[in-house]
Amino acid sequence: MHCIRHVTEDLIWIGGNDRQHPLFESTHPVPRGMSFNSYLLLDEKTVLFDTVDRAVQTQFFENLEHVLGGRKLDYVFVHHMEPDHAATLGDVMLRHPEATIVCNGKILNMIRQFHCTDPKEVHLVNEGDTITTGRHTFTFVNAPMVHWPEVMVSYDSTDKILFSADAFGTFGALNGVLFADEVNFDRDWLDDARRYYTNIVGKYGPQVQALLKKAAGLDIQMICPLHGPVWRKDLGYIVDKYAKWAAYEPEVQGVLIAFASVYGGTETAANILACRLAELGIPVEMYDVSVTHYSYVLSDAFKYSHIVFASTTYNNGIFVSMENLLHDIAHHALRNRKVALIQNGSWAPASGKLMGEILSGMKGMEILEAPVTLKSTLAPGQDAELEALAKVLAASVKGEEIVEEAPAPQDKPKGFVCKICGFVYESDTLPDDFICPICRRPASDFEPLA
Ligand SMILES: Cc1cc2nc3c(=O)[nH]c(=O)nc-3n(C[C@H](O)[C@H](O)[C@H](O)COP(=O)(O)O)c2cc1C
Repeated sequence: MHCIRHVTEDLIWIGGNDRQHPLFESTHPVPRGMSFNSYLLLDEKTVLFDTVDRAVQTQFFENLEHVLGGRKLDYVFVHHMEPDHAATLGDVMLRHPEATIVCNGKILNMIRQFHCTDPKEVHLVNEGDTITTGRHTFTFVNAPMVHWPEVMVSYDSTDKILFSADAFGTFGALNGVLFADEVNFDRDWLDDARRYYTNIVGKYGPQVQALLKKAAGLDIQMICPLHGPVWRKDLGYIVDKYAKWAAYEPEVQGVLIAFASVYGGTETAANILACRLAELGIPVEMYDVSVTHYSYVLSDAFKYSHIVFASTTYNNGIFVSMENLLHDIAHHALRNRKVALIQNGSWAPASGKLMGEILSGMKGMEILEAPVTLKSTLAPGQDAELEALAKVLAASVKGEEIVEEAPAPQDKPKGFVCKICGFVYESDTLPDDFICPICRRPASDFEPLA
């Protein structure tokens, strides 16, 4: 049985939702499921916009054949060859050999690689080329590395729709919803949209900015992505988020604390730091990185302006879950964050230095302070170091100058030191006949303490 929704009168969503696979791309947990969007246009010519993942192929083909209603499939616009969109393209070509595949040269190469066949009919398009299907005219725009090199998007200048491939996508099954304005996106979807962007496309900020620049020249009234809801209202909201994410600009001035701890010593320090920050009015998010999947922590590393990494030392290295996280953050090219470190070790704490080395290979990562070092647990009085770190972080979050408290004036030590052996005679005066009890030198070999 078909399960479809109309995007417009002649454009129909014919994708599917998967809630069975716990991981997207064998990596990212998707507890809210995943949608694989495909659209069919019924113009004078029929146009299929991408296909779907194998997970939802049965539903997709029922939808496709139902909406075609016996009509010939004229065109398949292939925007992106990743198998979550193109796995069923081979089957579409077998069922509809009459369809012309519309794509660029890089996409054609990948069709050959993935499907070991050449489409019967291909129409290659370059940047700016157009195709008219009757009432609608489409323009093709290349979007390399958003998120693979072959990606292109298409723009329907008739209904002002951008078919945006992976851009503006999100994790999460649609649950009957089609449009972002049918849900409370900011409350219920934004976190997954950010996690999708940062983990899937986050590395390619400059390329996303290039696409946003091209898109800015178009009158876009609707965005049809390949995952997640369609945008037909308040497009500025999601475009602004993308502009921020692509520029690696934080959304929240606050502190993300990511810690790895075996016995709890590092965790206690992280908790104390969080308390001091909260008391100073600073927004704090906190994760045990051994428990929370790194995709969530990476996402919040993009969200927050300041990050504290706290890790136990493990075999002269960084604890494994923290090391993985830091490499993942580095691979996603996050930049321009202010960072502080807490290291722990029972005999030779080394995780601080090593975490710093990974961070130093990243652009614009500023380490605010020398690492706070714990030897197994916080030593008595060491909570003062965490309080001081909280003050430094809070001042930085608020953009304030740290005012160093002037050290309390100390009484000058009174006494005389032997220039020969260093013996100190504590008194306001030194008797003329004084003899050093250590080296037996006279008072003339003494000088006042500095
Ligand atoms: C397998 C293993 C390897 C460790 N390797 C080191 C090490 O190389 N250097 C060190 O100083 N401590 C090492 N430690 C000790 C921990 O770093 C230390 O006990 C630390 O205080 C644990 O912090 P936590 O309470 O936050 O887990 C190791 C601990 C374990 C379990």
